[in-house]
Amino acid sequence: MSLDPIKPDLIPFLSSYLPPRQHDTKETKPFVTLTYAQSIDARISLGPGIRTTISDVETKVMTHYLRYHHDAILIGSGTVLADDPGLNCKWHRDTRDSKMDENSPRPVILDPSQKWRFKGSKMYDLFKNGEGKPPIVVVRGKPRLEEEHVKYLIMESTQEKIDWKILIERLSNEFGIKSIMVEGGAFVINDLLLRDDIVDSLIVTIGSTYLGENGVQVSPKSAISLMDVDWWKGKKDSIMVARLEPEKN
Ligand SMILES: NC(=O)c1ccc[n+]([C@@H]2O[C@H](COP(=O)([O-])OP(=O)(O)OC[C@H]3O[C@@H](n4cnc5c(N)ncnc54)[C@H](O)[C@@H]3O)[C@@H](O)[C@H]2O)c1
Ligand SMILES: Nc1nc(=O)c(N)c(NC[C@H](O)[C@H](O)[C@H](O)COP(=O)(O)O)[nH]1
Repeated sequence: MSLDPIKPDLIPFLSSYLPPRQHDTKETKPFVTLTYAQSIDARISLGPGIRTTISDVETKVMTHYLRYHHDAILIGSGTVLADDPGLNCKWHRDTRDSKMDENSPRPVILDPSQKWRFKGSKMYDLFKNGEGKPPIVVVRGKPRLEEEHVKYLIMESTQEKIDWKILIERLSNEFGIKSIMVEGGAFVINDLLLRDDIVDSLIVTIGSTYLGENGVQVSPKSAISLMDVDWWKGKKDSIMVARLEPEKN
């Protein structure tokens, strides 16, 4: 698939929601962007395990533009198993800057019980063709199988859920990752919508479609408020950018 050019007005619209250039910040915590595409009825796919296209061509190119601006792209095991995503970046500024592997973020796959295999995946084919980077797989305990080219980040935890704070700190300290784009799926998004201490910006595509009650829903456990909200209107989709309002104690 080749990408359409990005709509020129999307560039200024997104600019203050992107990670700052590294020399412009003293911040040590990696910048985290939470981004996904949903239907009008807040579904991100037709059902568990069903890869569903929501974004139109105009907003699909935005995803690649966002990937270009982040060091890493993080997804959960539900998404990697359902979608077999490539997670590379097809967008570039000009012909001097068109090496897809260099432009692509490092995939980070949350797969605590190691259900996914890199070999045989779309990500693997892209890496082999010089069009993407190999992944970091986050596992709980020593990996049962160590695949070639994969880096394993072992989170020894007695808790069911991996601690986001520790995870992003380790991605920064051990892999030099200073910006992370989180692309889903629902479990990860619903969890992170409650974490104003982790998420720096929220970028949501709203597609002009209803996916119905069997769809995988995005809805955090409790109500949250957004601030610094702005909207972009395209032909078929709209995009909302925002920040999570800090929780009042
Ligand atoms: N429209 C979109 O933007 C979009 C984006 C991504 C995925 N999707 C869709 O979402 C669906 C998958 O969503 P989902 O909720 O099933 O899966 P998910 O991708 O959120 O993965 C959930 C799994 O990730 C792991 N995980 C996540 N957070 C963890 C934590 N803190 N600690 C430990 N493990 C953790 C666990 O194994 C968990 O079962 C698919 O249908 C996919 O097509 C849509
Ligand atoms: N922005 C966006 N619009 C969509 O309509 C959709 N289905 C996703 N879903 C995100 C999920 O992570 C997908 O698996 C990857 O977007 C696929 O990535 P590739 O194109 O294979 O690189 N994201």
